Amino acid sequence: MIKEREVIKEVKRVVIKVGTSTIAHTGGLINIYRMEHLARMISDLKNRGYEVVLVSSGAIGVGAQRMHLKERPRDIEGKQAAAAVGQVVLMNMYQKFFQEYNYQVAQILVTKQVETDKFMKFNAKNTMKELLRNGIVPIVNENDTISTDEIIFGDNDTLSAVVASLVDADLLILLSDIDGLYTDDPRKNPEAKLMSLVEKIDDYVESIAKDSSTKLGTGGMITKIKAAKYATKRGIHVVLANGAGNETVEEILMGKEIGTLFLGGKKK
Ligand SMILES: Nc1ncnc2c1ncn2[C@@H]1O[C@H](COP(=O)(O)OP(=O)(O)O)[C@@H](O)[C@H]1O
Ligand SMILES: N[C@@H](CCC(=O)OP(=O)(O)O)C(=O)O
Repeated sequence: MIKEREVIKEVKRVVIKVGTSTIAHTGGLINIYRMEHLARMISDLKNRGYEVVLVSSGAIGVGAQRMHLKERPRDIEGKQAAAAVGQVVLMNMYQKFFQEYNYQVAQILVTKQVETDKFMKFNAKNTMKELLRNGIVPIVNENDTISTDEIIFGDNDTLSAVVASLVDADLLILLSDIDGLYTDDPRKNPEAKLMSLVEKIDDYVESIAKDSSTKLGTGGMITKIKAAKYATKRGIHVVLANGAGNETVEEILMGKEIGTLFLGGKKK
């Protein structure tokens, strides 16, 4: 094991963020195998003593499919309506899968105000910690129906970093459709190389992070780097990895060199 990964062995509280592309197929239908596996894997992590918060995207993509829309809506009302439909579908599936392993889920929908408004921050933090104390799995998403203008995160990467900070997580795992941070978007540049460790998010790291080149994702690598910067500044380690592998999270927690590790600074 490379020495930088040893910090992962101390981890107790983990926030796992799954992108739309991890839990849904291209057209927006749920990827049942992935979602079922996610529930099974998180349930086993809980049995092993980890505390886990799941941040799940997918409401808009899944909702758009349920509404028989030809593509993911671009206008605000369209996204909001699709999210309202899709969120129910997601939670219904999560509830079903977690129940198989005797775990109860809770839905937490937030806006950017959990970061900026001290009362909302206080309430969100207390609720999530109380749920964790009770062995429940909080599943967080943005409240897309009411989130516009200055109260919107707009992407769940940033939201997951804020959630990780609210619950004092030790580690944030961002599961995406790519193996980690590359020196350039590997979908466009076949020469791009995977970076296994980022000790500091500097101008170079920010310059190689590009937008999403898939139809499902929001923000691409740009928002993941922003999220990693937010979390690492607060002493939270971040691992970005591919959500398609079955043992990915377990291997990350064992300290294996999977994906990209962004080392957290000193806890504040
Ligand atoms: N430097 C980079 N390294 C890896 N992926 C990159 C990079 N720059 C841009 N990307 C793109 O970011 C995408 C992941 O972001 P996104 O589509 O928003 O996924 P998610 O739905 O998991 O949030 C990758 O599929 C890739 O095309
Ligand atoms: N709140 C939105 C998530 C937006 C988002 O960040 O999506 P993704 O890039 O797939 O993580 C939804 O549930 O569709």
